[in-house]
This record gives sequence, C-alpha cells and structure tokens, in this order.
Amino acid sequence: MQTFKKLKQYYWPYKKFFIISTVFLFLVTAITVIYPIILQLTIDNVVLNQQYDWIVPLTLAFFGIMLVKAVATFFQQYMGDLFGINSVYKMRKVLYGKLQFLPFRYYDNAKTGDLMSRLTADVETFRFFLSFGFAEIIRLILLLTVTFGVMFYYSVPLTFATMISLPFLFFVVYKFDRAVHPAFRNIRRSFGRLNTNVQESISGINTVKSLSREEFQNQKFNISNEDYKDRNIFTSNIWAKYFPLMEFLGNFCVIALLSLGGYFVIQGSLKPGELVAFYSLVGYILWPIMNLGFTINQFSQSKASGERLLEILEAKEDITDKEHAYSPERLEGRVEFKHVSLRYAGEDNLSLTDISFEAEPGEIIGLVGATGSGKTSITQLITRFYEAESGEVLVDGRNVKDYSLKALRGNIGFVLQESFLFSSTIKANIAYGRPDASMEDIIDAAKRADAHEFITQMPDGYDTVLGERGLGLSGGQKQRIAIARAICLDPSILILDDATSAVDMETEFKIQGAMREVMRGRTTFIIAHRISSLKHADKILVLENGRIVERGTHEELIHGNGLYERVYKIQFQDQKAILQGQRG
Ligand SMILES: Nc1ncnc2c1ncn2[C@@H]1O[C@H](COP(=O)(O)OP(=O)(O)OP(=O)(O)O)[C@@H](O)[C@H]1O
Repeated sequence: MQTFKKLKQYYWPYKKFFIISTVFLFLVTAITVIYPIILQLTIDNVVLNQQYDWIVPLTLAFFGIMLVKAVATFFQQYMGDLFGINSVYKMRKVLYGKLQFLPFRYYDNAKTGDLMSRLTADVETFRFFLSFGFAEIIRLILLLTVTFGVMFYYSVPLTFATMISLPFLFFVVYKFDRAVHPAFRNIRRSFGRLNTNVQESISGINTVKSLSREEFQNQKFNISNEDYKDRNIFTSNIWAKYFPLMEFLGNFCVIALLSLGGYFVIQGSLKPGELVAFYSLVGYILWPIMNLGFTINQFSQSKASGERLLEILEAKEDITDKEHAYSPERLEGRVEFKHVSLRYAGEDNLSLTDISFEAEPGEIIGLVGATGSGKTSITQLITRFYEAESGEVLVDGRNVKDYSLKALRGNIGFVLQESFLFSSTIKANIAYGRPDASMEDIIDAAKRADAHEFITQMPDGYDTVLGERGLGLSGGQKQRIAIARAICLDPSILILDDATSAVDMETEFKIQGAMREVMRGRTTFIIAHRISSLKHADKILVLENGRIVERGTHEELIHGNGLYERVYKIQFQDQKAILQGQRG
C-alpha cells in the first residue's frame, strides 16, 4: 500500500471522478441484486398465484430498472476512466519533466528501452488498475456483502451450504494466482528484452549494416521473439488448465445447491421462486470469485509498475540551481580549474586527478591524450554535467555551482563527434539552443558554418524535415548543421569534442573553415586525436590517466621529449607515408 500512498498526489486530485464512479457502482451493484428479487416475486407471487394482471407493471418496472442500470453503468465506467486517464496524464507529464532534469549520472545506468517501457507500459498498467481494478475490488466486496445478505434472507441453510463450497473455489483461485503471477512477470521481462532488441537494432542500424550483422541481429531477435512466444504459451496453458477446473467447481456448486434447494422446495421450506433467485445470486458471486485471481494479479502488477515509476520520480536531482543562482545574460568565457578531481558514481578510481589550468577569454585550449585519459570529463565539468569531487571549477572567476544551469549551459556550445539531430526541420535543428532566433540569424549561422549552400539546394530548403538522427544527410552535412547550431547559440565558450573525427579528411578540410569561423572570439576547447587540428591552440594540455602530464604550445611540445612529441612523430610519419604513397 506504501506505493499507492506515495503516488497519491497524482491520482487523488481527481478523487471527484473516483467518488462519482463509486456511487454509481453502488447503484449498479444494488440493481444487479434486484433482478433475482423481481424474478422471485414474479414466480412466487404472480405466476404461482395466477395474478397475471401484475405481469405488465412488473415488466415495465423491470424495463425501468434496466434503463437506470444502463445509465448508471455508463457513469460508473466513464467516471472511472476519467479518473485513470487524468491521473496518468499528470503522472506522465511529471515523469517526462523529471527525466529531462535528471543528471547524467542517472542516465549512465539507465537503459533507453527500460525507460521507454516505464513511461508507456508501466504507466498504462497503473491506469488500468485505477480505472478498472479499484472498481473491481470494490464491486466484489459489495456484491459478496449484498448477495449474501439477500441469500440469508431467503434461506439460511442453503446460504451456509454455499459458504461451505466456496473455500474450495478460493483454494483453486489461490493456486491459479500463484502459478500465473510469476508467469505474467516473466512475460513482462521477456517483452522488455524484445523491446530492447528492437530499439538497439534500429538505433544501431548503421553499425549493423556496415558490419553485415543483419543475420546475427535477426537471430538475436528470433531468440527473444521465441522466448516471448513460449512464455505466452506457457501462461495460456495455465489459464487453459485452471479455468475449466474453476468452472467445473463452480458448476458443481450450482448443481449441489440446486439438488439441496430442490429438496427444500419439495419439502416446502423454500418457494420455487426463491430457489430460482438463489440460483441467479450464486451465479453473480461465482464469476467475480473466479475473476479474483485476475484482479489480484492486476493489483500486484500495478503495484510493481507503481514501484518502477516511483524509482524515477524519487531519483535525486542533485545537480540543480541553488537559491538566488547567478544568471548573467552573457559570460566572458574565462575558465579556471583549481586542483580538480573527479570520480564517477560507483567507480573506485578517480577519472581526473588534481587538474589545474586557466583559459583566458577567446583562447583556444587543446586537449589531447589516449582514449579514456579524461578529455571529455574536463569539458563535462565546465557545463556541470557532473560535479567535481574536490577542487573548484570557475567560470569568469565564479564557481560553476553559483550559476543557474540555464545561464551557464546557454553560454556553452558543443559540437560533438556525432551531434544529435532531431527529426524536425533543419531550421528548428539550427535554432534548437535558441528557439527565439530569427530566420536571419538562422541563415547567417548556416552561412558561417558553410551549410547554407547545400541547405538551399534541398527541395524544401530550411523547412526540409530530417529523418531520425539526421538520416538523409551526409556526415559532413550533419556536422555543418551542428556547427550552425553552435554558432546560432552564440556561446562564449565552445567545446569541439572530436568534432571532425566522424568525417573523412576531405570533409574535415572543408569544414575547417567553418570551425575557425565558429571559434572566433570564443574560449574554445578542442578535443582532437589528430595533432594537426591543435597547431593553432594557445595552450595544449596533454592528459594521461586523468592527469595533466604536459602543457604548452604545439611548438614547445613537439620538442618536449614527452608523450606529445611521440604521438606527433607517429602521426607525422603516418602523414609522410601517406603522402609518399600518393606520390608513388
Ligand atoms: N559516465 C561515466 N561513468 C563512469 N566512468 C566514466 C564515465 N564517463 C567516463 N568515465 C571514465 O572516465 C575516464 C575518462 O573518460 P573520458 O570520456 O573523459 O576520456 P576521453 O579522454 O574523453 O576518452 P575518449 O578519447 O575515448 O573520448 C575513463 O576511464 C572512463 O571509463
């Protein structure tokens, strides 16, 4: 119940729908029990006493009651649905908002497929319970109470006989629930794996195709698909086995009661109409009892879903604005690291150790080092994607923690190895960081990124809608749109993280001009594997295992007898070999 209590803030604001639905549920249940009573009166008082002039008024009354029941059922269902739909609408909104603001640390351990299924399948399961499950439990309690009340009124011994047979039915329902619950849980898990499979192969379609692994992906999918099928068949088997058993037991109850009841009628202690009414009443309680396993199952599934939703809702947003955070329109772009160390959550070792450097506004800082040496981590501390374990990261002389995240990040532009393009227009993609940018600003940014020409050659120009992740554009074109996006933001600090490594040498040469344009007047951090991209940097920091092992300009470092010189020589010789190869 703890889960439902914690989630109360999402569904309780809509309690009026729930209450109205429950009131109508009372009415529907009461009317349901009136049927057999009318039947009994018709048989015993009208038919057996030959009072046939009562038939018409009774029929009309019956009709009226049916009409009332129809209207009541409509309100009960509709209001129940409104209760569920509105609650999860609110919940989905909060969940999505939460996901936007959760720190990177959260995403490091999260799986896309899993998060997607929480936001869709788990929310739906919860809604289903709010809309129908709740009502089903209340209906069962109401129906059992009222029905047994009426049954007692008609015949105490017959009611006791019914009660004796019920535990057998409850026992089978219990066994059924024990068997079917884990089976359902396995179906959910299997479905999650199936989803992850589909999501991964669609997201990684480039890798799949380029390595000709379509067959492998197919086989992998088939395994999950088969598992999902088998688990469904297994569950169907349980249903198929238990349902006839439950039905048999139910029917056995009815036959036993009819025999006993028939005996009472012959004896004269029960009227025929009362037996018929009794028979109908038993029918009313049998179905909800057989359904009980399903209802309990729904309850436990929605509880499990609620827990999965709470995991997101209660996740800590530890990187947030402090009170009265500093929120300047524009930064100058001075960056300073003072003895900064970083440890990622759950990691034993430091990823950055005692990093100190200064970057003046407008300077170009090169970051080099082997993969995993900590280059990207340094840039992620400037934007406060992660927080330093010790030391200080300062921007314009202030700790990054003092800034509002919006002001800080709004002044820092990123061009990544493969920048993400949304499936919307080119225009919207360029203006993504500055939605209020005018068309002139967008075109100007595209021109400076050397993208204007190819954009205008496309059929819809700036209104061309891109496929998912920019499908339909070449690597160089995508990168130029990403550069235009960074120019449009007009940031004071720019981070080029392996921005040219995804494109070939020729394209790199072509976009170098655009890169120089975007760097002008901004403090720029360039992460590059090719030393040739760092020649013009004002300072180069050479990293090894999270420490700065060398620093200086290109000219200083190529004679520094260190890692930089060694890498330079290897790359320089490579270049020479390539050139010689081309000449030969
Ligand atoms: N989110 C994370 N969680 C845990 N460890 C991480 C995370 N990101 C990076 N690391 C670890 O921190 C170290 C530095 O990684 P970083 O990405 O900064 O290196 P890099 O020099 O940019 O590498 P590359 O050139 O491959 O991009 C690595 O050992 C890496 O495994």
